[in-house]
Amino acid sequence: MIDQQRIRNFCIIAHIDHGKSTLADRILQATGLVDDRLMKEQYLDRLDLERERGITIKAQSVRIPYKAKDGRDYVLNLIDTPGHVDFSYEVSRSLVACEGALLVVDASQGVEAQSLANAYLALENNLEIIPVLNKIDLPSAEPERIKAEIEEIIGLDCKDALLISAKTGQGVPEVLERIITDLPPPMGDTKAPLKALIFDSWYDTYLGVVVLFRVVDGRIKLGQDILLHSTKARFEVTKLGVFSPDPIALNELGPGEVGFLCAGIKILTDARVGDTITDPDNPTLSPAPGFKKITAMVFCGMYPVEPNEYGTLKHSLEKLQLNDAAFTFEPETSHALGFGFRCGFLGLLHMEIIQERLEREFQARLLVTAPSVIYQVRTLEGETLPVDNPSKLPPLNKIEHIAEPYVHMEVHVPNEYLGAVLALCEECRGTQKDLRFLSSTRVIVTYELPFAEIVYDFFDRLKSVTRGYASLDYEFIDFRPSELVKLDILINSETVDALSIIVHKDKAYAQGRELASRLRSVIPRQLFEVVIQAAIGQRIIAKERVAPMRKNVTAKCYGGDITRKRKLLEKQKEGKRRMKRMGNIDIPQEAFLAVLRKD
Ligand SMILES: Nc1nc2c(ncn2[C@@H]2O[C@H](COP(=O)(O)OP(=O)(O)OP(=O)(O)O)[C@@H](O)[C@H]2O)c(=O)[nH]1
Repeated sequence: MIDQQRIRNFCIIAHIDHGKSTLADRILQATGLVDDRLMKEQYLDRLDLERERGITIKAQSVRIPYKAKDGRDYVLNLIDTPGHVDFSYEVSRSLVACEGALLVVDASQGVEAQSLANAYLALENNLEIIPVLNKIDLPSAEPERIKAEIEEIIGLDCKDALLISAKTGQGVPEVLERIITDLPPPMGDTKAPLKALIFDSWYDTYLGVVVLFRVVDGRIKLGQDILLHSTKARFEVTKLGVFSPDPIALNELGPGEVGFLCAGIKILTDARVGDTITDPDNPTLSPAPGFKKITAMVFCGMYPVEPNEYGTLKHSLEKLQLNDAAFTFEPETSHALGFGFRCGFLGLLHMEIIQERLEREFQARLLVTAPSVIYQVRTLEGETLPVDNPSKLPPLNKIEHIAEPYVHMEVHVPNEYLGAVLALCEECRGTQKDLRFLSSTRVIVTYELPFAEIVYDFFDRLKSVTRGYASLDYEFIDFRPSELVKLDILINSETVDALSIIVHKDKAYAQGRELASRLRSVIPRQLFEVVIQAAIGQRIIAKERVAPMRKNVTAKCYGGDITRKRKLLEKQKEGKRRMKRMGNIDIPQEAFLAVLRKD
């Protein structure tokens, strides 16, 4: 067991791309934990996919032995946290394991939406915060101005803020010293009953569920029985240890220590993040309150391209879910697409990542329908039904009202783009709540707006109207009744259920016309005419035609160049992969996502 005075538990919080992962890498190198030669960029990002996208998804903790300038040996526990809005729940779960946080702010960019949101989360959890200005190697860095900005916006004293370059390593040794001098050590009670908090858990094919925890009070020993507070389930600790960064087995961990355990836990929901681990024979009297349940807010259908791949897809989804408690799925049937799954995500990025992992790690060939938010439908009989699939909306004559999720959104933007941001938010049915000037050049605007409006392409549009200079943070507030209607798409007079969307009444006509015209451009010509119609109830609001094809694509190759013919056929086969035959029409994947594309 380690003397608590020698432990420092900290995390790094930052806006996306401000350099959190790079700093974590430099810390591992500066302390000699990871050999320079073995240092892959962003060591802490476990998945290849994360590395490619440069986004940290899974929090991971590392124990770092460190000899400080005072000559003493310390143990630093670094808990890496993700920076994207979709994953802010992972930030809050990792904060409870720490006494302090490094707030990394890009010295050329300044305070952005998630710098603020994450700093507030840390303050709410009583964490000590050390401001760190990163990227001072850049000629555009303005540390003095950014210090003033942090003081003004977040209210942190920046007199002693650290100036570093995570890229070159400049200032990183000072960061380590300040962790020792400025962050408080843990203050657990060694003699109290065992109380440990779960802040992450995942499924490992060989080990079963692996639990990451922080001991608050008491001790945890290898071989002992543990009780999980919320489920009252009992397990025996079969493996205990720390990641440093590779796993090191230990017999005991005491207050303030961060480690992992395995205990024959079969399913992830038995080791919920936020739950308290205690001793069944001497349980703690003060279990942690736990976390609010994370609920999926964005849904889409995922269907195998080939019906016989249904079983494989189900298996892959189950595997992915083992490691991602926020991802949900259940079987659904579509008239158009056959048997598939309705999948739930935290946000669009989360959805894209899952989709990519399915394709890359599981070689799944998928047809994905347009994302939809979840609605609450109040029926005339007084029932409230959750509806996550537009095609499942009850008939209009049975509905009293439809409520949709609203979010509270903060956008940080330079003054010159303010007008464009306001126009965009208004167009997205937003209500302005606040407008604050951060300085003479930057503004924070606060809006409440329907989540559905930002699900499709809000991020891209915001980026384009502000040339990438805006940042945002949002959180769900509540469900509010709106005048919503279902927009159906008919192809040769048949409704294609997988193409239905729910839209606001005032936008329905424009969206119907746009969608029909986009579908016309993505549905390939067939041997016969294809008629695309958009309808609200019985009313047809838009109509487009795809003219019939005249020639067989390969006809003119007969007897000619065989390689060319083969190439053409291969190309066609490739095209078919993502097609779904509906009646006698081939509908490509792009058609199902046509609603997303705003050219
Ligand atoms: N010039 C310069 N570039 C840096 C510095 N630190 C990080 N970068 C670069 O900034 C980009 C973002 O850095 P990351 O460490 O991935 O940022 P992050 O905050 O961890 O991002 P997420 O993990 O996606 O939240 C990368 O291209 C880094 O190479 C620095 O000190 N100077």
